[in-house]
Amino acid sequence: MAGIEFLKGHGTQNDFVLLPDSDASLELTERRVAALCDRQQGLGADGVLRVVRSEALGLESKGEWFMDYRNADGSIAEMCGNGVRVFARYLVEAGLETGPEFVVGTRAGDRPVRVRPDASGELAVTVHMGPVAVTGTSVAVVDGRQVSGVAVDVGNPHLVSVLDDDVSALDLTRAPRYDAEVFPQGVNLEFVNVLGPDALRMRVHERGVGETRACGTGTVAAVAATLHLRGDDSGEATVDVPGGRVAVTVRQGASTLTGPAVFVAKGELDAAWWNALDWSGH
Ligand SMILES: N[C@@H](CCC[C@H](N)C(=O)O)C(=O)O
Repeated sequence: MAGIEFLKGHGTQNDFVLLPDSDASLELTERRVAALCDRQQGLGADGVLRVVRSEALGLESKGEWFMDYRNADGSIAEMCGNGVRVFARYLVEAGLETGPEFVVGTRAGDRPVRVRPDASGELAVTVHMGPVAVTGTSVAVVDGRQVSGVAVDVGNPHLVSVLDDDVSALDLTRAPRYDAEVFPQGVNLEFVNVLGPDALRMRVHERGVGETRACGTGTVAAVAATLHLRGDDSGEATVDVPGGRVAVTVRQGASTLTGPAVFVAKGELDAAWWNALDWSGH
């Protein structure tokens, strides 16, 4: 068996291994995903983006290409905002989409994207992230204290806690706790400082990954939650995360996320290594 093609990229340092697999022939098990994402034994990443034709999976989508996203622990998630940007750039650079506007299929639904240079000439991707719903409130325990949060659905679940003290100082090496009765499928936890009317700072502990340097759906959830707390349902903000900055708009029934998408490497996985991981492990 020939080696398996891969690319490595990131969106605001939320990093991914891309696996081009147009006809869905790869057997992508939890074990293989976790091994690929392992930073010592594998390539290292926060998640895997399998690039597959919607048709090959029998999916109804306006998008020819489907982003099959997996978290670093091998679990499947509905949506990844930073991942979609990297995925979209890949489609254009590989000549699979002519761009600049097209649709990407995801488990959370179709996501229209636009790939184009920003004001500084760097390539940026805007993703229409769909509707954002504030679904209630809950609590998290982080760094030894309980904080309240706003639950937000961006296709995947989030709990956003707005804090007065600088979130840069939080210890996120231990997973924050949350109410599993409210979030039976787990939750992504965002900790946010309001820096100004249109500016936030955010850190995140992602479901199925741990602390990451950015989370696109999390930044949309953070903007929606802070708008909600001030009685608004529409607005826009920049969100600073450890890996950079993104721009978010939230409107009734719609939202957008704009930010960079970067490639750092491409190559081939060693077939013997991949095949040795062949027992299903789900
Ligand atoms: N990093 C992502 C979110 C990935 C999925 C998340 N960990 C989940 O399980 O819901 C993003 O950029 O949105």
